[in-house]
Amino acid sequence: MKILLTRKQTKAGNYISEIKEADEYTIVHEPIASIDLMERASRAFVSIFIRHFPVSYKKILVLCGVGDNGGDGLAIARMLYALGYDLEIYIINHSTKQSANFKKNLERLQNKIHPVEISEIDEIPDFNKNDLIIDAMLGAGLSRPLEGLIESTVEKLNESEAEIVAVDIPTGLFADSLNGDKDIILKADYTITFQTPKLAFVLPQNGDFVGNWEVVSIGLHEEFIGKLESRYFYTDSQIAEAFIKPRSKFANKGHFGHALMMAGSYGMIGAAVLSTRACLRSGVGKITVYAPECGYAILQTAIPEAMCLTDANKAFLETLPKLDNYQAIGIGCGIGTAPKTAGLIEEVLKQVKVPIVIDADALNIIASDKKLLALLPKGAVLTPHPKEFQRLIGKKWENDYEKLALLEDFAVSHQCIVCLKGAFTAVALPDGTIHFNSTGNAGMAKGGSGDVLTGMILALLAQGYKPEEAALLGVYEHGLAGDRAAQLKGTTAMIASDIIESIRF
Ligand SMILES: NC(=O)C1=CN([C@@H]2O[C@H](COP(=O)(O)OP(=O)(O)OC[C@H]3O[C@@H](n4cnc5c(N)ncnc54)[C@H](OP(=O)(O)O)[C@@H]3O)[C@@H](O)[C@H]2O)[C@@H](O)CC1
Ligand SMILES: Nc1ncnc2c1ncn2[C@@H]1O[C@H](COP(=O)(O)OP(=O)(O)O)[C@@H](O)[C@H]1O
Ligand SMILES: [K+]
Repeated sequence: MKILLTRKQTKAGNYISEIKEADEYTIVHEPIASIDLMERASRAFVSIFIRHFPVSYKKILVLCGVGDNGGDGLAIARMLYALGYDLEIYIINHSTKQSANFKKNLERLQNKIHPVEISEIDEIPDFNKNDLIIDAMLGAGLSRPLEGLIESTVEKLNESEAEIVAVDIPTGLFADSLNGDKDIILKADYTITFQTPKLAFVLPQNGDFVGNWEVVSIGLHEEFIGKLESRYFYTDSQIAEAFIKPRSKFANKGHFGHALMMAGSYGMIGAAVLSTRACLRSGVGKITVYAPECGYAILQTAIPEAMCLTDANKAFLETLPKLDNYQAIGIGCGIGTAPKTAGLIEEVLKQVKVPIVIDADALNIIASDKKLLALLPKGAVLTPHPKEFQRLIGKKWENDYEKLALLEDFAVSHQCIVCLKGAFTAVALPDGTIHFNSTGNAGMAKGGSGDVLTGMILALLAQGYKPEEAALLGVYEHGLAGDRAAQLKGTTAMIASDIIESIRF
């Protein structure tokens, strides 16, 4: 799914809102009146809301601004009232310019509910933990940091223990550009957003404001959205599953490639076990794991399905094996950073002729020597976590928007694929697009989860998936397996081996 922007710079240097454009195009070409589109959006919000919050749950306070986000709030309040919800409406008079749709929805209340108008700071009500707040103050139209009445309302909400559900975007959060350090932004527990995820929602720095979020379709014109030139995407099930190649009835193991996994060192043979097992669970025909000698008995016992080749060195990898017989290579999990291992990495980068996935200490070794960076093969898949990526680029970022710019820059200038891991792992492609992953959970924030990902991507590369596809699909399926593992074990208890056991293609 595309991530539409509220603030996109055109080639001429002006700013446009893709969301507004899609909105206006839909109004003209469906055609549908603007007020009816708002009605549809509000109904879509309500359909999700009632699944989470039953009628008798809590007293609801609907806080409305006077733009279209406020118009949504009024329509949502009318719909919930008709369903029997106990609610009050507050209108925060932050501006004298009420939008046309806001006015129309005010009329549609027909004196059934009487909104309370808030025009002064001392009129802001007290909020407490038994209140459920629907935040319809400001959404995509935020044009500057909060100030005055609306800022005070948000401050008071943030200090309260009230539960908060935001309509479209939490008030005060810019949808796709940087907020200032001192900006006051509403801390929502839940956000139901229209049509497309917002870029701000997938960035760690905004996690406290957006809470859990969900996208609801409001039927904006798909053909128009399809034509928009986007830089940011969200890998959902539809996109990921389209990559999966079915296995032919008459297939034999030769059709699915022979992978080489170079992994492990003394004390870190577990990383080799995890990555190799994950590779096997992801459809590879054959795998050979290349490990230092200390790993031999462990690997042969733990993974009878894998072949094992050992380096003469007992404790770490030192000598390059023959690379000729493999369709793809994985390198890095648990290999350590011994100087002799660094020599091996250099040789791999010079000699490799097949797709490669590079992880962990292999990335740290590359980061420590700029001449290795220059040897990165085009189309290589790199899987750094944020610290490893910082080492690769040799600098820290000030904020997540700068991080995205650096990520894009790295993938374009090295013509490689970078999977920057974390919640909503960002996969940057050589064409400069960034694809955020939709699966995964905090139970995966544990040692070994990354090794599983490397094994999965290696399996896909060996089977002939293009590096872009292997990265996007591997990251998606890894997160999905993590979600299944969390269902079985819970996020606290689950471990990397559970992710492997939950891989299901
Ligand atoms: N296509 C879609 O997705 C659809 C979107 N829909 C809905 O429309 C919403 C967008 O509505 P919108 O454009 O009217 O903007 P909105 O968020 O109400 O804010 C505008 C108001 O805020 C004001 N204002 C701005 N900054 C401020 C500040 N710092 N402090 C104080 N005031 C500030 C600004 O005032 P001004 O700048 O003129 O002074 C103006 O009055 C969107 O989020 C969704 O809910 C659906 O109904 C239908 C389909
Ligand atoms: N909060 C989270 N939500 C979703 N996925 C996560 C979260 N934290 C970590 N992960 C995933 O778990 C994996 C952790 O990888 P990594 O940091 O390399 O761990 P390790 O090196 O210990 O194996 C990554 O794929 C990452 O995307
Ligand atoms: K809002």
